[in-house]
Amino acid sequence: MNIAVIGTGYVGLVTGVCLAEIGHSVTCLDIDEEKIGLLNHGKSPIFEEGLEDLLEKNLQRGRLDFTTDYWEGLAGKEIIYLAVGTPETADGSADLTFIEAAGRAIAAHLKQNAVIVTKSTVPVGTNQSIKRMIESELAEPVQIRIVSNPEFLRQGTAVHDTFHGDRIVIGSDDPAALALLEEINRPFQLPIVKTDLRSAEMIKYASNAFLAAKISFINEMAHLCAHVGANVDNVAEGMGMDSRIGGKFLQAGVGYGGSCFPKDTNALIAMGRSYDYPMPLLGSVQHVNDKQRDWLVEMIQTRLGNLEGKTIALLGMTFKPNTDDMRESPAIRVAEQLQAAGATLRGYDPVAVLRARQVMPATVMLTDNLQEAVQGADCAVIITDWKQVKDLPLEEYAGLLASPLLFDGRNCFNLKVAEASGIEYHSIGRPIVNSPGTVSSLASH
Ligand SMILES: NC(=O)C1=CN([C@@H]2O[C@H](COP(=O)(O)OP(=O)(O)OC[C@H]3O[C@@H](n4cnc5c(N)ncnc54)[C@H](O)[C@@H]3O)[C@@H](O)[C@H]2O)C=CC1
Ligand SMILES: O=C(O)[C@H]1O[C@H](OP(=O)(O)OP(=O)(O)OC[C@H]2O[C@@H](n3ccc(=O)[nH]c3=O)[C@H](O)[C@@H]2O)[C@H](O)[C@@H](O)[C@@H]1O
Repeated sequence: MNIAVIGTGYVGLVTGVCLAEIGHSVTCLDIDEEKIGLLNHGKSPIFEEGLEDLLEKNLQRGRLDFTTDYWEGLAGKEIIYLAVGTPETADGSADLTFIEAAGRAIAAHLKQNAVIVTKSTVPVGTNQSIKRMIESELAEPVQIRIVSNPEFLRQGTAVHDTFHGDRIVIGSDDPAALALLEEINRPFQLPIVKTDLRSAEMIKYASNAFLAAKISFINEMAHLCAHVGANVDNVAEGMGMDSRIGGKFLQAGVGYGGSCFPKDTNALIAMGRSYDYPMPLLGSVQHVNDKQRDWLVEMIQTRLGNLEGKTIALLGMTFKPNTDDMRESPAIRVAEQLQAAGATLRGYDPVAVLRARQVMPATVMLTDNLQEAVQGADCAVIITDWKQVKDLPLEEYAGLLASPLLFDGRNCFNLKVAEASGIEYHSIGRPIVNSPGTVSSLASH
């Protein structure tokens, strides 16, 4: 089928490339000329495993092309995916400026009947209002149908998730449009949930909010574990074996970040507010998450005291491994707080040094060399569970640091391994290992 994808960010680009891979003819359109320039040369502007290979392959097959021109992008396209950003406004609600601008551009350039498929995460009711807006501004008398097709991919595993996701959700109040979307997606061979427009919009927000709640739940348990001497990882494992609970998204740590959980929980709360329902559960989920960053900083301050004159290595800048995305990364707040307390900071990240430079405090020295960041520092603090960070033996950390002290915001290391290495090891919701002046016994952990 002939498909246009508007927006070539994390979602639009992956969608366009994967739709080409399953056999469709796809034009991706973006207003960012630099991105389109790179893409036309087979270069991905984002770090996403497997994406560049599929991009090059489908460019060569002639199934995929990129443009900044709406006339060219929409010519002959019967299906138009919308994948522009829906960031947060000052009051927490979703900013629909980009969606509206893309909708207006579609109305002005469309010459044939088309099905609009919204991939962007949008508040309930948005698809209906976008359809009305486009219809009221159409330059030609053509017919518009609309489908909500929310995206569930995770950054870092986006291509894998597209081909191996748990489900594809398509929502529309138009049976013909639903049938068409089912046909487009059939080659993915994934379960397809067909529903109405509003329920599809809601499924996306409810899913992200539930995952965020799972993370905050285990982080709240981690606090209590730290007080009572339990190990939150053991607790999560024991809980997760109950199939009603499930073991995924129970990894305690410095809290969730990224472009979606923070903004989507806010947008859901804003939606609730507009109906006079304050969504108290979600407010608590956010509160617990904010406190995780503070908790890590407090741990460091409690152990080191005055941070003036101390050098701290922050390991991992991105909000999770295998992405170069810095949006809402816990590293930003941790760095700001440590710096305000007087510490000198070095930041390590294997892929995101350039992006981190744009958002981290200016005085943080940034490097993609792990050893260089750790060498001679008074302690190291793991923010992102990059493979490189997990693979460096604790003995090496101990040897590189001025004093062998490691704070782990992602619980990357086994406690017995930490004990054997001799490093003083603080993690989230687990007993401190090799703490000075205490005899460590990890037999039960
Ligand atoms: N990043 C992720 O992992 C996921 C994101 N989502 C949702 O998907 C949507 C897109 O997110 P991302 O891909 O992360 O955003 P992004 O910010 O990476 O990309 C958005 C792209 O849209 C382009 N754009 C903006 N206005 C445009 C216009 N009028 N015409 C053409 N292009 C335009 C921008 O230049 C940019 O390249 C959001 O609603 C987000 O909540 C959903 C699931 C996963
Ligand atoms: O709507 C979106 O944008 C996407 O948001 C998340 O995907 P993503 O933000 O890419 O990454 P996740 O793997 O979900 O991680 C989000 C954050 O939670 C943290 N996390 C995750 C899992 C966990 O157990 N503990 C934990 O702290 C991660 O470190 C990261 O900071 C969802 O997992 C996707 O399904 C969804 O499509």
